[in-house]
Amino acid sequence: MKFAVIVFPGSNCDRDMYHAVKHVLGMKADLVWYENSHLENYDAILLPGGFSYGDYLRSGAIASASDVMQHVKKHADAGKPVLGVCNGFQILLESGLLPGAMLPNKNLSFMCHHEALAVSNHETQFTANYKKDEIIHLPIAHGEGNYFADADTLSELKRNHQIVFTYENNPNGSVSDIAGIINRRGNVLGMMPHPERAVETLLGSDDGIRLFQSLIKNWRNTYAINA
Ligand SMILES: NC(=O)CC[C@H](N)C(=O)O
Repeated sequence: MKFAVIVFPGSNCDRDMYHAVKHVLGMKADLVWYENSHLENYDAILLPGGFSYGDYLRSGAIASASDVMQHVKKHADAGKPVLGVCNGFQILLESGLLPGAMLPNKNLSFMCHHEALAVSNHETQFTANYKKDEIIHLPIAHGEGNYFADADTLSELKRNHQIVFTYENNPNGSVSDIAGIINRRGNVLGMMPHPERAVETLLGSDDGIRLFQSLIKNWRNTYAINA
């Protein structure tokens, strides 16, 4: 299984993501500069965190208009997995690959600490290795993590079990304590907390590693190969 970590000008969690999949999980992975649109040979696309284009206009807005996102959409339309973390989630929202929008944190400050999260849906290809409603701990690091969706979108997300992670102690004002959502089809996940920064106990938590392991296991089961 081969991962592409897309790098935009201003990405700053790309190397953490690469380290997690390449060195901790032992998978094939490349850092892919946003101007390179050849994504056909990758099985999964990872949109890392950071400040793409300096968060100008709105975080993720300018990156969402780049050509590479058309190729990410093609990849998603083919049913292949896409994971957006933090700024990656913001880009997925701005691209329309996931519903809703991100607002500034309710205290208008950048926050950087560990948060307790509940795995609200453990029946996705990203969360199958977690237990139902398991509480896990992942770091957050964002200024615009206050997820908003209108009432109709919210009830649709709830009805379709698309809310995958919720905060135990909502730090940023997100509606319904939402920390991560998945698309209807179940192959595009966006989340504000950073699983790639919680893959070794030395980092304070290794709760993030099972997200990547879930994805790899699902891919191997689907394609019945050990690569
Ligand atoms: N770690 C990140 O991805 C930062 C996210 C983002 N640009 C913000 O501060 O809201």
